[in-house]
Amino acid sequence: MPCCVIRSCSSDSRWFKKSSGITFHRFPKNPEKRKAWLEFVNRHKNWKPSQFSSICSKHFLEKYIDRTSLCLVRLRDNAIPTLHRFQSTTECSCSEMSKTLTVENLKIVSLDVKDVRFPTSLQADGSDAMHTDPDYSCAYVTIKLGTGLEGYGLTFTCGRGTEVIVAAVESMKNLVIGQVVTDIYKEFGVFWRSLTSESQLRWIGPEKGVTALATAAIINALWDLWGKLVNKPVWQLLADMEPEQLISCIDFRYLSNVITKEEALELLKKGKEGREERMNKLLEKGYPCYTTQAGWLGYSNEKIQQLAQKYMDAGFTAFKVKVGKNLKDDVNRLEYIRNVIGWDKTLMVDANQVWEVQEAIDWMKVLAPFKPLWIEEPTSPDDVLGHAEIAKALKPLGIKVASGEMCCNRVLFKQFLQTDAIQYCQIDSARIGGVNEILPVYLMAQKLGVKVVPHAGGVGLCEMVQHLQMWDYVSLSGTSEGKWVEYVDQQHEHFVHPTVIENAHYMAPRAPGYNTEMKKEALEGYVYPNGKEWESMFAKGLFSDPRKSKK
Ligand SMILES: C[C@H](O)[C@@H](O)[C@@H](O)[C@H](O)C(=O)O
Repeated sequence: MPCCVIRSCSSDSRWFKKSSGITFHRFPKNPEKRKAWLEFVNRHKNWKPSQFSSICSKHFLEKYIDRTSLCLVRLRDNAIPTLHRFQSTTECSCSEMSKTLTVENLKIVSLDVKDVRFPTSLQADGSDAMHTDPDYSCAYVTIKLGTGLEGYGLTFTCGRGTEVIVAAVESMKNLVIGQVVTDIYKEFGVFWRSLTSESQLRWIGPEKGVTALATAAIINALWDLWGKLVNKPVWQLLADMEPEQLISCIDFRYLSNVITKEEALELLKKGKEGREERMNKLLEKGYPCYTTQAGWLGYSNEKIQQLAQKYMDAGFTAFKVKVGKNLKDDVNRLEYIRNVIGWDKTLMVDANQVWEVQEAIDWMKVLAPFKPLWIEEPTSPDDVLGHAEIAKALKPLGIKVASGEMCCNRVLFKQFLQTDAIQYCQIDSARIGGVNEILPVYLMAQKLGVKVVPHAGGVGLCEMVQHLQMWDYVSLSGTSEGKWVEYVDQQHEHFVHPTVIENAHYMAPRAPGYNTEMKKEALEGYVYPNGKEWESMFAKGLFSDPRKSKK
């Protein structure tokens, strides 16, 4: 199965249907012609084409292509490739790609990672029963190509520990630097596995915890870069892919008892029906969201009431509230919020893993009169059977179970979905190993009929995850009925292309990439612990300076 040997071209016979008109042509045997082809390919001097090496028809003028035979497209004898040496016609139209690209400048020349923290604990923004004082933070990765083009990716953290992710990214650097990005994108699933299954590094995972978070930051940066190279927002890049190409981004290892590549391919092909209409609707109306901004646990009831009103006025119809610390307080809080939003709006509650299984059931029975749609993370994020037990017990009360923001990988997601342990699947754009590992979770959820309602309570999570849900809407599940993307109104001002919300809908991003680039001033201010803002907060005594406490 050939793929085109031109380095900036993504043509691969596995991704293109015959009807696409793209054909693949082997190197001529005639030494002179062969030399002309090799000059065009412009690989290093020892590179030799194998008997299967091919160049695709996109690189030949039409006059060189002989389409007279009904079953075979041939090249004419004098055919020499001359077109699009540095550009793939199906995908690359941005100014970056029209610069003269060589293998050298498509290489990844550097990978930088920063520890960026915001002092959200000062206002209890983002607080819940388990994470009582989070400082919204991230490990922020910048991947640079020889052209100078940069891709940005991040993984969300709560403050302390970000330095550990930074160290893990540093340990993975050598697996990334020096790679030619277009080679990565040709077999992205294979590259993904090379990061997550490195023979020594995998021991400290495997595929979970710190290494998975570090993988997510790197992978997210590569998707941002890909979007920029082809001049598309990531949701559209995904939505425009042929099913075969999308499948090539996925590592299906350990999933075949629930979904095979062939089944995934069928789902994606089916998902294409009605795609244009949905794309137009998305561009016009956006994708619905709910907000958690009125419901952080550290907020007073007055603040909750005031914020709930603010978001009601902005058109929100679904609200999530934190619970789980004290039952009496929870009853009080839910009363407050129902008073503002009324009973026709949707209410969700989230315990962030604080309960034992039976405790979750008992607690939720008391909160049931407030008609919550779901209880989120009632118990340990690893306890599949515990969630299933809770779901079964709460079903007669009309309360569903949601989880996923701390689900460690696709295999655990598989079990949650297989056992009906969750009725709402909360993928997180930075928790499992980035886009490539999230795609099969969407596919499994689609096959098993479970709604995906992404988690986004953290830095940059709204920016990224909107793309995935929009792709799902346009090209997989085809519906947003009864689904939302979470929206929290924090730290957006630090992004070059922040999310845009209108009438409680995420508007489809238009900028190329994954919306992950942070503003220069944000990095100058909040890189930890040397950023200007941090220096000033240490000086005011708001936080203790870790550099001093180490002495
Ligand atoms: C510490 C964080 O804010 C969490 O509370 C947050 O991600 C939350 O679980 C959510 O669902 O948004």
